[in-house]
Amino acid sequence: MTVILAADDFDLSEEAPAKINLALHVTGQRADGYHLLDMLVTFARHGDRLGFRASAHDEFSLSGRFSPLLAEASAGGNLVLRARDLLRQAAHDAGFEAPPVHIHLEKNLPVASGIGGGSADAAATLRGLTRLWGFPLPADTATAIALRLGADVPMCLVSRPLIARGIGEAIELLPDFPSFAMVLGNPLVSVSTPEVFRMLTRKDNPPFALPLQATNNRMQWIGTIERLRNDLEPPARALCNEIATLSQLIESQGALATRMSGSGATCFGLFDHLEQATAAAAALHSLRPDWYFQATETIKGDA
Ligand SMILES: C[C@](O)(CO)[C@H](O)COP(=O)(O)OP(=O)(O)OC[C@H]1O[C@@H](n2ccc(N)nc2=O)[C@H](O)[C@@H]1O
Ligand SMILES: Nc1ncnc2c1ncn2[C@@H]1O[C@H](COP(=O)(O)OP(=O)(O)OP(=O)(O)O)[C@@H](O)[C@H]1O
Repeated sequence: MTVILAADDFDLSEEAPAKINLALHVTGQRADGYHLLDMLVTFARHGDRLGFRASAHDEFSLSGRFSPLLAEASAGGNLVLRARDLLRQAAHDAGFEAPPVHIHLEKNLPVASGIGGGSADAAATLRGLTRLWGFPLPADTATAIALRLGADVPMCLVSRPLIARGIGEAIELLPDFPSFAMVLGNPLVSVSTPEVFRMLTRKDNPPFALPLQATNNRMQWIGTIERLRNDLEPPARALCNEIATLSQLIESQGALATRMSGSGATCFGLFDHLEQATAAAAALHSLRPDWYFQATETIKGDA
């Protein structure tokens, strides 16, 4: 009999919340080709979950709706294992033990979907293993390891509302930022991040007009979000026809604001209350049962 594991079966568990780019302005490009971005980011209560326990040898197991896809998609190595290996090396370099571990990943988020699932998993691995190994990871080493894993990993380490600049490493927390009810939608077509960046025709768009307001008022923030953009949305729409339909469908459910996250194809709709978001997700699911819809709430700045 095959036993299906879940993160809760483990001694220690970590959430890997979905990252939502409420706005993303491409403001320039570095000499190494990476793009300079201004990002307004929050995190959903919905996400992947990871479990950790000491083991006689290193093990990795998967469960969850999107685990079959991940097994074939991450031929370059799962980000969870790359995070484990980099952290172990840093622990050894600092004279700490980093014994074998069994890591379990509950993959609830669609893969290559603009909500940073792999980055969230990598960040949760760094948080979980520092706890399991009792390794006091210095903040600058954590950021350096995170950036080696991906531009989104430093912000996923924080997993709180924030503004990120540079390629994602310059982080400013937003302690007043409110929670939003949200619907996430994805047409289950994966969109390649490098390809979306390559399709950009303009790389010197206006940055955020700062300061963004320090308020906990939801409607004021929605006004601000609507004045901002996701500069990756036009190239992603050109690569993936479904994004336009998805965005219209979410909007038609009465969302207060609708936009694509990251490099797509996931789009989000903001709602007043979780009940409205839940009803919208159910209606969307009956319209497109073959797509992914999830109602959730986002994490507050001072949570
Ligand atoms: C689009 C965002 O998701 C917004 O949060 C991120 O900027 C992308 O973060 P990520 O998925 O962690 O990206 P990485 O794995 O570091 O980069 C994937 C590829 O995207 C392109 N890339 C990524 C980030 C960035 N600021 N400029 C880029 O041009 C590069 O071609 C890079 O090789
Ligand atoms: N644990 C993981 N979860 C998801 N993808 C992973 C993981 N490990 C490796 N990958 C690889 O990373 C790629 C990007 O996956 P991810 O789901 O993080 O993309 P994304 O949501 O578009 O991220 P971003 O918003 O940061 O651009 C996938 O195509 C997959 O091959």
